[in-house]
Amino acid sequence: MEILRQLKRFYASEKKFIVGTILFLVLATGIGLVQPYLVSYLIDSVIIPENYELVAPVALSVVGVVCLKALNQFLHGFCGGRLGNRVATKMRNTLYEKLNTLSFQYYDKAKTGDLMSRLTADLEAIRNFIGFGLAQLLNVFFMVVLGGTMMLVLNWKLTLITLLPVPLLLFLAFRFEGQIHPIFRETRKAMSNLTTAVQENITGVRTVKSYAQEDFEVNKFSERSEQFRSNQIEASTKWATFFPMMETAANLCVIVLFVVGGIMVINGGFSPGNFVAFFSLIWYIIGPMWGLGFHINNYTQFKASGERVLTLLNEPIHIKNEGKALKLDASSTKGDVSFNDVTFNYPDKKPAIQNISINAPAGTVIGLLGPTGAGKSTIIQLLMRAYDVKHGSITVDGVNVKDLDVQSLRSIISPVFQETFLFSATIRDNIAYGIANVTDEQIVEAAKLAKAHDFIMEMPLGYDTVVGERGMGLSGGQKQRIAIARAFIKNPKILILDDATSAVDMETEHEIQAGFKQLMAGRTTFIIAHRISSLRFADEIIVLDQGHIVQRGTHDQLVHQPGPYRETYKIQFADFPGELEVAAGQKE
Ligand SMILES: Nc1ncnc2c1ncn2[C@@H]1O[C@H](COP(=O)(O)OP(=O)(O)OP(=O)(O)O)[C@@H](O)[C@H]1O
Repeated sequence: MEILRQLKRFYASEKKFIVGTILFLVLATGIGLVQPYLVSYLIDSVIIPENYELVAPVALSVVGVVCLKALNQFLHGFCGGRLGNRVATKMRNTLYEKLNTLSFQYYDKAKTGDLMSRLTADLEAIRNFIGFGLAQLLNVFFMVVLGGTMMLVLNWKLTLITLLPVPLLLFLAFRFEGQIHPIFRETRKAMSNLTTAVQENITGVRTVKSYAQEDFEVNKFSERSEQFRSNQIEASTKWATFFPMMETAANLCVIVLFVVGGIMVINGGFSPGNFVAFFSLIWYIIGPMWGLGFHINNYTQFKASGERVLTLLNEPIHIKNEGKALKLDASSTKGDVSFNDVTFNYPDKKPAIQNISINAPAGTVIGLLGPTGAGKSTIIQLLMRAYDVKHGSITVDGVNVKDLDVQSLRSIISPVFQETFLFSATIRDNIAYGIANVTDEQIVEAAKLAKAHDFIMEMPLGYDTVVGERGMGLSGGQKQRIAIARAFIKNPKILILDDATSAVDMETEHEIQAGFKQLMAGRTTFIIAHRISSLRFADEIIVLDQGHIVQRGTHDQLVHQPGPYRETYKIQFADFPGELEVAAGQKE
């Protein structure tokens, strides 16, 4: 019930449907209890005394009772359906919102398949229980109390004797729930492992195929499928073991009633009509207990799913606005960026960058160079506040990024990453992503600057071409050019080019860089590149190694100093002196 309490905010506003679904079910049950009385009356007051003229009115009463019961059952279903769906929709939207507010740190470890199964299978279990299971569980108590009272009124001694096996039934039902809950929890986990395998396989299908790992993937899936199967089998074995035991315990009540009640009727201490009514009423008690297994199953699934959904909902948000966060006004922001003695490490890892100080006045270009893993991307991630620094500070226009409204900070930054993500949408929508009221002219202009216009126009549908998931159907270089056009459209104060031209050939890189010059004008720019030609014109080039700044200065200064920059320069240009000239030409 703790889970139910924690989920209260999702159903608290649905009081009328909660009351409706419970009330109509209870009414249906209550009306159903009239039936045994009518049967008892039919036998004792109509059939035995041969008052056949009463048959029609009694039969009509039965029809009335049945119709009324059906109406209440319909209303119970109506309210339950509304309730379950409204709660599930609210939860689905809240979960999705939560997924969007969770920080980069969460996604470093998150599994897509697992998250998908929380938003689908788990929500379904919650919808079922809140919509119907809860009302049915409460109805069990109602049936037992009302049915029991009626039996006690008819014959309290017979009632007590008949219900002797009930504690055994209850014991079995609770034992069943205790044993099946962990199995359901494991089943849910196994299900999410399965979805993760499918999702990863589809996302990484090119890698799988290029490495001819289809068999390996199929085996991996089979193992997970096997785990799911064995969890399901374990659950059905428990089910198969406990249900006959519960059925036997329930039938013990019937046997006791037949023996003791039968003797009482023979001895004249109990009327045949009351005996038949008693027989119907006993099912009002043992029936729900019998069904208790099903309801418990429903509840247990809900509990396991609720736990998983709540874990996600309670996940801490690492990056959020603190106190009165300052909203940056894009029009008045200059774009001065400063890193002041920044040290940062990812959770449970050694520092990725140490004692980094960078001063980038508005409009300057900072180049970041260094071997893989040196910490270049980390510097950029920290500027975007993907993570918070552990030591030192980062400021934009003199304000610590921690004091800035996260969304407004990110709205003035435009990153172009090494890997471009394109949505399953038209090229037009991909370029205009996140920006309202963009004209077609602006989109074309941005695409031209990013050298994307020509290849877009070669496609049959031009800007209306829908690119597949993750931009399939486009080459790496084409995707990158769309991402660059996206950055142009955003008109940022701070531009980040994280290996942005890595996927295009040198000639296109030179062409794009001409566009970059226009894009960079008046914006603070951080360029991460492995090619010196991409950042040689920067106002300051920072050379990193293992998280430390090992060299800094302009290209002309660095190229004349012994050190990693000159070594890289020599390697990259020794064989292609012509390239150097072309690159140098970009500066003018
Ligand atoms: N999300 C992350 N979680 C944990 N560790 C990370 C994460 N991202 C980077 N690292 C680690 O931090 C260090 C710096 O990585 P970073 O990506 O900043 O290097 P880089 O210079 O940009 O490399 P590359 O040129 O290959 O992109 C590396 O040791 C890397 O393993």
